[in-house]
Amino acid sequence: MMADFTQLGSIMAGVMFVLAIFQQWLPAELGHHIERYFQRLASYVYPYITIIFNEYQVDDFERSVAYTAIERYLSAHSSGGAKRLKANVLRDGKTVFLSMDDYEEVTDEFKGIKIWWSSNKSVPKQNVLIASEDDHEKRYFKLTCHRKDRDVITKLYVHHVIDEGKAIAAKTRQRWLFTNNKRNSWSGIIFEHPSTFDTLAMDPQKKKDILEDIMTFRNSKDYYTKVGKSWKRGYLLYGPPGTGKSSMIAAMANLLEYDIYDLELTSVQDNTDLRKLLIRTSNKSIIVIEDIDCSLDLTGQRKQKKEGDKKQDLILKKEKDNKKKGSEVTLSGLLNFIDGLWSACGSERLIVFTTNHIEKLDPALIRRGRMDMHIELSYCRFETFKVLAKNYLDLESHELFATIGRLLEETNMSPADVAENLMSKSATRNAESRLNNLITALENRKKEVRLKVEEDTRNISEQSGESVQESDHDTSDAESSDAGTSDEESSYAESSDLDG
Ligand SMILES: Nc1ncnc2c1ncn2[C@@H]1O[C@H](COP(=O)(O)OP(=O)(O)OP(=O)(O)O)[C@@H](O)[C@H]1O
Ligand SMILES: [Mg+2]
Repeated sequence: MMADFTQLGSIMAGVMFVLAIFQQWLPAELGHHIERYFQRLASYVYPYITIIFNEYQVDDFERSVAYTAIERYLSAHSSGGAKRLKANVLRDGKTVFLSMDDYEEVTDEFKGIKIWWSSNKSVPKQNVLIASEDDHEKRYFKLTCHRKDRDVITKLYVHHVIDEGKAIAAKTRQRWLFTNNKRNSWSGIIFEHPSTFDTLAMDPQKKKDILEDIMTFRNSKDYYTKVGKSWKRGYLLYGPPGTGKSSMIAAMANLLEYDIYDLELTSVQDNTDLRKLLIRTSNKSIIVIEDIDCSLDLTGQRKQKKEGDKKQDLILKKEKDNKKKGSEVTLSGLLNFIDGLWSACGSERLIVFTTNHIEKLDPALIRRGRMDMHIELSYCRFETFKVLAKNYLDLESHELFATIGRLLEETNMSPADVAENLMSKSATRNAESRLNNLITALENRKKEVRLKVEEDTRNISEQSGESVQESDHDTSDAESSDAGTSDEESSYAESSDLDG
């Protein structure tokens, strides 16, 4: 069948070719008339239709999405039938997929209908003196099917091929972790962080809320269009060191299959460069600024501007000086980056800030709409510990859990430290000895904190000349509360879990 079809197709193509030559000598009107007549005649004899999918659309620099999807689909479904294959190596340099070579033909079947696919290219004319922009090799896929199946093919099959091809491409797609370099562009490596929402230890309800928020965002394209907002969402992750902020960003990227752009603000020269970097990010990505409080002196610039002319002048002068140096991004530049007009140039994007000190940030930077959800990652409590115990020890319960639960309520230890204590340096140590290891570490931490409080209290009372009686009273108070007694720890001890 394929042979008949090809022969017939070749004859028709030959006749069309001859006709094209003769048309040059005929008056245009007559030439078109003959061509129309011939095509009508051909449609009676030749019962097939063809659809062409070009690799590049006219005036388009990017490869056509449909062409790429068809390539992936055919490589997965039909390229076994092709005799000559092309090996395509993906950007990671490791993954290889095979697609049919030029002028190869394969068949496919859909709802009992046979479809012929061929891979072709149009070669530029050899004997032209002045080559035009269009004179280069143009590849295209040609789909051929019987005329009677036209509706099924155009309405169902083509969509089926493109959707499936995209799904195959998404499965094999490598994700990238980019960071900005001194040349003001992004350099990337393949992102292979193992963190997922399953391995992330935190309060289960809080985790559920975050997951719901992310999934709602992902599925809300139409909603964002309807309300006239660009399709992006901001998350502020805050909490002490080692509580899982970076791990959560990795988990988000793995869940959504997005690339990460880790923006090092201190290497960005000025607001213009910041904008350029933004424009060069792709859709389906997470733009991250870690430790936003340390990245720039962004604190209070806006607030100060409103206070009196003198101060405003000083600030303007400072900004001017900074501009001269060409090395400063300002708060307003960053705000524009997040939600100015340019920020709408892409879609399906998360912007994530992390900080250890939320109180240091300018409220304008983290207001809702910019940072839509504020997520606190805090010290390890029992619920968090249970996830770590499951991940690290494969344990869901143990008689030592109760002691650990009590100690975790009394002492602030980050999940990173708890995890470290659960990981044995010697492979022979069993789960129980690792739990005991953690208990010892927690008790030591508790003792250290108590000693530190006693020392601090002694120092304060010595300095202020307070009575020994008062000092004793303070110490006993501190002992009874026990947890979170250093400055940094106490600022996190009471704050609410999830604001967003
Ligand atoms: N909530 C958590 N769940 C699981 N593992 C965690 C968690 N928090 C910390 N860890 C472990 O500790 C390591 C350090 O955590 P991570 O880098 O995510 O902390 P961070 O909050 O970003 O700290 P920093 O503020 O110092 O950047 C991780 O590689 C992970 O193994
Ligand atoms: Mg971090």
